[in-house]
Amino acid sequence: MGRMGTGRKNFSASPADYKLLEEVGYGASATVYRAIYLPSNEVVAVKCLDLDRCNSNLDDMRKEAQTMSLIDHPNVIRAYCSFVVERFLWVVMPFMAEGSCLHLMKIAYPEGFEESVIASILKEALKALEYLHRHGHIHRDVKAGNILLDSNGVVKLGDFGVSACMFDKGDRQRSRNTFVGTPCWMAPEVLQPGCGYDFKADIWSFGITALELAHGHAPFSKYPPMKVLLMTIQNAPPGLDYDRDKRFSKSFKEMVAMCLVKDQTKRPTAEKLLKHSFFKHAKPPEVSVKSILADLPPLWDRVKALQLKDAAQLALKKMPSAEQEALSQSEYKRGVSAWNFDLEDLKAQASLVQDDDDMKEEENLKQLVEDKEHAISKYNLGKTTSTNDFSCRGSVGNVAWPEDKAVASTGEISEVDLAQSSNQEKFDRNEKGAASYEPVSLLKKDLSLDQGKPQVSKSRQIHSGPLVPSTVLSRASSEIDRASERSDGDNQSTAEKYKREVRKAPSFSGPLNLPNRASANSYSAPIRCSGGFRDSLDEKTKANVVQIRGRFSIMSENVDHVKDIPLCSVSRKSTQNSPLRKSASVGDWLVDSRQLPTTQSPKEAVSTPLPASVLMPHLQNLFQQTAFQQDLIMNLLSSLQPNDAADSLQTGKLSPQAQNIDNDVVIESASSERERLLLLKISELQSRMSSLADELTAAKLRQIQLQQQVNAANSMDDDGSVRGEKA
Ligand SMILES: Nc1ncnc2c1ncn2[C@@H]1O[C@H](COP(=O)(O)OP(=O)(O)OP(=O)(O)O)[C@@H](O)[C@H]1O
Repeated sequence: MGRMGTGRKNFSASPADYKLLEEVGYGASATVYRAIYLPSNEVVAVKCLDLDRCNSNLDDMRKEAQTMSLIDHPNVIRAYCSFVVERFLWVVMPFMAEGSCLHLMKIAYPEGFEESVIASILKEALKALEYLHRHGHIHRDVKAGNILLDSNGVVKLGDFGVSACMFDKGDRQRSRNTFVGTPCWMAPEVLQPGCGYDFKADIWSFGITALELAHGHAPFSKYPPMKVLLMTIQNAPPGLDYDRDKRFSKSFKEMVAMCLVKDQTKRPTAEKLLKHSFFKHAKPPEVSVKSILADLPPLWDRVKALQLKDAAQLALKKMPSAEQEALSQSEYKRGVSAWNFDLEDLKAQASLVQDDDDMKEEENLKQLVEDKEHAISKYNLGKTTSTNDFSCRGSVGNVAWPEDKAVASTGEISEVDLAQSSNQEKFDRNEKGAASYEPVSLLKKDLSLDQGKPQVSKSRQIHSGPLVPSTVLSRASSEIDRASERSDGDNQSTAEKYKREVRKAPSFSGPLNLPNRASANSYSAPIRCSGGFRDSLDEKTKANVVQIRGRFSIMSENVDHVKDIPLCSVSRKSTQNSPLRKSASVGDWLVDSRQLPTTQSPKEAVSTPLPASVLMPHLQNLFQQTAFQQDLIMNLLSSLQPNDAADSLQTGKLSPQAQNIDNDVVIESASSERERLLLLKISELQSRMSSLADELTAAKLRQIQLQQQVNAANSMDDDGSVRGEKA
């Protein structure tokens, strides 16, 4: 190990010569940093592999490092050099400013790329495979996460000779007894014990990667690892669907189908595949790939946003189980890279796997998590990274490390830490890939934010710099994210609208500005299914359900307090119609004054004659009240499902008036006590309304009588004056 690539760029094997900057990626066993090679001020990527998490020994790694030094192809990432720093292996390589295709999809193309882009990316990756196969290498980890993009559109296959060699000597010896991981990209022969596998395994993975780029996720990715494994072995190979994937060409579908043949001998070689018509017309990546990179924030901001997404996910999932999950995800990823599977173990575990139906509930939860994630992404990606974002790196000497490693194990920040932090530099971004620096002091309060995290001892920090192990929490969040990568793409149907919007918006912030599903459909939130919805509501919610139409409920706090219904919520239309007219919907329980015999007069009607000017406002008031109450009743009636009222009738709880309700309101059965009470209230109101109508009638009669009296008095006056005149 040490210097490699003689005759090309020279990089030293001294960690002091590298200044680690932002984290730009993370994998099963490694964290990748953007870094500056100080002697030449060149931007590079440094992958810090945690040797404790690898299954290989140093000898194996040394051999692989030599192999890596021989790699020389424009589409394969080669290591400039590698060296061990404590329990980490640092691998220095070219910095690919746009990161992996997986990250890009997660951030801006959750539904996958356009076919022309896919063709360009895949063609470059296939050239890399052809080169590797020609030189006797199997990549063994072909996937979107390992296809790296540069800002000028250059595509390179990464991770060759690093993680693969670290984890697997190629003999597929079993090194673990338990299957962990999701083998989405793995060829059936790799998953089956006793079958040999060769470079054709890469062709299968290549086909799966094609599907991944087309849909935004690998096939079967929503299933648990054990299930994926069995499905890969037992099911028909996945592919592009001729109906569902109409947007893709026949030639693309054919190419994928050629790769995903279970019989490895029938798969084409990379060389042959390159001649397929799908690749013949592929545009140069500098043209097509570059177009999808426009308007995106720098890679480190994207990674940060994804990490925040992880954090939100963790917070939602409650820590204890989340930590467990993170660890198990960590394990599965090791499994993925290791390609070590024991089918018997898998089958045993697969028997514990939930079936599709069981997973629906899980998917509902995932959807909720996604909704939150979108909101968080929207927030985080819509703004530029603050100074604090970059102040999270302390440094000792020339070696920098993340801030959370710079806090003493006691959780307190020592003077030394602060002194060290004064050397810290704030990263000032001019443009992607170009950097300038200015000193910035690290505030104590900033550091204190990390005090809750597991810490490492200071002595270790000084010696190991960035090589201190990631905290469980940070690793967990990264790894949970990887799990969510799979689930992200799975909710295609529910996220359809969101994804379409993402497509429409070339800008990075576009897709993230969309309202999340929960907020857009908040009424439907509590609804699980139309049948059992009501029962699923808590008592308080039930009490507020006014109307249930199909899958939607209309909630109102006001229904409980009829008198509190705001006037504006009541249609005033019927006020214009006389409430005393016969109403189609309330039957004939409202009395039209015109139908009343004018001879009928309440006792008090004539006892205290009042002037019309006094009586009229009172009468108008009564009219209004009645109209309002009528509207109210109509609202309540229309809010009842027909069967509710019928039930009330059957149970005899409706007043006689209510039983006269017009047949338009078909009544069947009330399903809850709450609704019965409501019906009772209605009947009370109806009674009240009836008596008000009586009062009104009486008042009208009285008015008429008064009018008659006034007329009589007037005529008497007239007679008197006439008589007077005559006299
Ligand atoms: N040279 C690079 N430039 C920019 N980003 C990189 C570079 N190498 C890797 N990355 C980013 O870091 C991520 C993790 O890197 P890598 O896949 O090599 O780690 P790993 O631990 O081997 O992961 P796994 O084993 O799960 O594939 C990549 O998906 C990519 O986003």
